[in-house]
Amino acid sequence: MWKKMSSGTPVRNALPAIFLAWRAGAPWATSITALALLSALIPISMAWLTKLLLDRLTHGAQLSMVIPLAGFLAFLGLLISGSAALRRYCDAEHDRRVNLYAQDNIYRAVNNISGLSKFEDPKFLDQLRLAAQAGGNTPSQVFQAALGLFAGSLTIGGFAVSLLLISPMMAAATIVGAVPMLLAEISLAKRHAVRIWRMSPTERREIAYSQLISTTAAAKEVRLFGLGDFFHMRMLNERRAIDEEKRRMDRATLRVQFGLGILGAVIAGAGLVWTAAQALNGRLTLGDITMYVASIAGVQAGLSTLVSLIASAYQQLTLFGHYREIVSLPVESQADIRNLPATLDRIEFKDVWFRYGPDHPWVLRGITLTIPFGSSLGLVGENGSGKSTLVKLLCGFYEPTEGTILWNGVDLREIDVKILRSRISAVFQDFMEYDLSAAENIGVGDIEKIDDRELIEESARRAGVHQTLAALPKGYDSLLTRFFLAADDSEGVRLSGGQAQRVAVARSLVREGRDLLILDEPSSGLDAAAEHDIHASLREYRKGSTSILISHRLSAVRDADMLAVLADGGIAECGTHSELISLNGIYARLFNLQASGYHETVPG
Ligand SMILES: Nc1ncnc2c1ncn2[C@@H]1O[C@H](COP(=O)(O)OP(=O)(O)OP(=O)(O)O)[C@@H](O)[C@H]1O
Repeated sequence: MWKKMSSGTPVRNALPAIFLAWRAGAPWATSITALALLSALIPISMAWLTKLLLDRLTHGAQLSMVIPLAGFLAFLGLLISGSAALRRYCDAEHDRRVNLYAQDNIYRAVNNISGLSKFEDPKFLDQLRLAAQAGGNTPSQVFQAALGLFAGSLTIGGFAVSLLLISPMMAAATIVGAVPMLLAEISLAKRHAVRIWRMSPTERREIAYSQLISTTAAAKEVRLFGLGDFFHMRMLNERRAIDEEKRRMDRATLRVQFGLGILGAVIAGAGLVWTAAQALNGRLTLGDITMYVASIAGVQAGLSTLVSLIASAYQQLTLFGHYREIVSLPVESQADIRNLPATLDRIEFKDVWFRYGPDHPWVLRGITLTIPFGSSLGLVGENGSGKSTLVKLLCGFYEPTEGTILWNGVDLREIDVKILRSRISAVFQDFMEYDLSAAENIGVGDIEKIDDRELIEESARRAGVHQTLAALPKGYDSLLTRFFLAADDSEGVRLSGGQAQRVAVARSLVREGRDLLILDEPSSGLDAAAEHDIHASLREYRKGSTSILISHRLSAVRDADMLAVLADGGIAECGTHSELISLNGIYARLFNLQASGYHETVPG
């Protein structure tokens, strides 16, 4: 199931990654390139200077011929340590810029996803997590690897030529010895990338369990039901599974690298024996021997760095495919907006069938319904009968699987979702409580009016929450969160469930003058008096606009111009309250059931 990783081979991902690294911070990338070049050339220069120095010393050279060489060597030593420190600084700054650039691209792309189904797809969520990781790390790592490759090739090339001058056979053996090293490291890197993808669901489960243990949302139930140890154990089990997989990988890496180390030592050792024999025969000088030792160490170290650079870049590039897929997600709605008239005339459902996925059961089965402009529709039905699904289709969060929804005769699929949503206001059943101030919590209903305090307070008044908010320690500026502190270190406040629901209603009321108002259980958390007040207020507000009201409390929807009862995925009954009571069907039964709860015979 988790085998498929992402499109784009590592090699094809290399150029886009380097391009990203360059675009995100060109001046820093240039400085890093210059420093890499410098650090590539210094070691080989130092090796040659050391050989010259030793040869001069062994041939009894005068001090004046030795001092400049020694001075230059000291200067190069200084340069090497200075450039290393500067390189670390530049690398860190470049990393930050690449990270910011990549995160910006990822979350811009995520914001462009107009529907909800992607956020309910576990594979997409894994991909998003890995994309955020890879997008932040890969470009700078691949860029560094490319530089390392370039600089390393220069160093290796220089040492290899030196080695070639001393012994062509040893030069060939050292370089050929690096081939199995490269192949083995790339195979390890491939396995590592596959492991990261395969473990992603486990890692997300571990995060989910740890959040259940440590976040306020679950804290009450976890404590009351004594679930702490249960989730703790599950979290540890996931972590153990991840660790076991990592351990397997580390063992494989150890085996491969141990073998490669032996191969390198054999080649270097054989070379050393050979040079020592040559030196005894007088064919090589002491300088030649140090040059040989420096060259073989330089070539081997350079090759092994190069190989691990290639291998880790290969692994990163495999994961970088996720980043590329996310940032190149097509913008979902490109529809022509000319077809959408300024005023809403009617909304029609024509034989609408819907299921959440090919493997899911049908939720809506052939809904046909017309909502004329200015009317109110009450949706009624048992839990899971599809009421919320119907309004989610209307908001363009999902497309009907079959059939059409028409706004003034125009198929919703042809309307730009941004335009469509700008004509709708809604209170959802699972409304949000934002970690923002009270005023912002209401103002985000219409982001352009977030600073319009008069409108915000008026909406709060209509939703019956003005007095509550005004009485908070900092009034409307109080933070509605216990998740973090305000800028002045003061703590936020937490509203009750009903108060928070009223804030959500106020948020929808800030969106004045929209064509369609959707109220999905807007008063489920309110006390009876508050529910009565809020419905009176909403009725007033709804006048003149089209509205859809979902509620299990039939007293709240009975005044709607039309009531539709959903059952078995279809509309079982449709009509006004009195028509449906006369029909004596599902609605009448539910209504009488609720009404009987309020009739009590007082003994007497
Ligand atoms: N995101 C989703 N993915 C898969 N199935 C879903 C999703 N949301 C809802 N469903 C399923 O669709 C069906 C209808 O759900 P919906 O929320 O529309 O019902 P509802 O009438 O609003 O219920 P309630 O009165 O409980 O709010 C349910 O069987 C539910 O399991």
